[in-house]
Amino acid sequence: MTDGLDIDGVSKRYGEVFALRDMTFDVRAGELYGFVGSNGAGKTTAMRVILGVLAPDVGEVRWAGRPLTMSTRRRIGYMPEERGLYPRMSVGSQLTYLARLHGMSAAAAKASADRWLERLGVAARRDDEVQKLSLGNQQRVQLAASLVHDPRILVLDEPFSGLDPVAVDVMSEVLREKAAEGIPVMFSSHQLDLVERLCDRVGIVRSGRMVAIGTVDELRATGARRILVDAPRADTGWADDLAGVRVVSRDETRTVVELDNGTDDQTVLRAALATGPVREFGQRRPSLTELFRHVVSEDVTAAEGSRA
Ligand SMILES: Nc1ncnc2c1ncn2[C@@H]1O[C@H](COP(=O)(O)OP(=O)(O)OP(=O)(O)O)[C@@H](O)[C@H]1O
Repeated sequence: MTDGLDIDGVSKRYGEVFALRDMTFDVRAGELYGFVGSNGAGKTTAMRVILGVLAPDVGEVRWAGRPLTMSTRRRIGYMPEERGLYPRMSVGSQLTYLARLHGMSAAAAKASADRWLERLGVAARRDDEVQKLSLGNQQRVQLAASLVHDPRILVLDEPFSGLDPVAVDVMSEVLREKAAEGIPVMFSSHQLDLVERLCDRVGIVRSGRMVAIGTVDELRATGARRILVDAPRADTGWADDLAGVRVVSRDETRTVVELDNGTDDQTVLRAALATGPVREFGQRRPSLTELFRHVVSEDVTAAEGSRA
């Protein structure tokens, strides 16, 4: 049994709104898992259930095969979306305090706080009040706060929002390192290019349900078949009347078409060749962003939660 995290059939309702509906997924030990979805899809709610600050109506969260308890929940490093630092406390005291709360000795807490401040590039701000730091630096401290007690699980709610590119790199490296130590690491983000680059697997949430799970490659392979054709002599509308073919985009000479199931791509190639030379003809797989748009727009009525 590995030390993975299982979210099993979790539902949570706020009055009329189903924030989570029978949500099931797992974050494996050593895996970097991207949790994506529209605003109001249920990501924060799911993370709060994992952390145990919110009880599910139905369902269970397990770690290493066993239901999470108060004591195992203390092994989670959590970065809340609303952030949670004490603005008037100094950066160093804050981290030491949090580590002590999680049961570390005074010396170990101080050493760990120093180590993380150094690692995250904010050691020079150790004695400053948190509120005097820029938002990006506060976020680095917030990440330090989720790591200072040496957690065995990491659950981070939008850790990358508002960070400059250097901070994004530091944050990415730390998350990769933690996953490489065998920890399940999940984070939510709207920055899909980052998710695409970083994550081993991705889960897409829509209206409280997990609607797609897989590696980025697996998810991209599930999208509709698209072909890019570069036919420099073709008229603008050359592909408009082909059966089973929809033009998705075109620039000067390049056209991207989407094929219905059962449409032979050679039909498109023949039509392109009939216009003159073809410089490029090949499959174009959707980016995670395109895929996401497709998946979340399948049910446009459910942009936020879903009603009973
Ligand atoms: N305390 C609450 N009381 C009532 N409804 C809530 C509460 N918290 C969340 N909701 C509703 O539950 C649904 C899920 O919200 P949640 O914050 O989990 O979404 P999210 O995916 O984290 O969104 P975002 O990307 O905007 O942060 C939404 O419809 C939201 O309005």
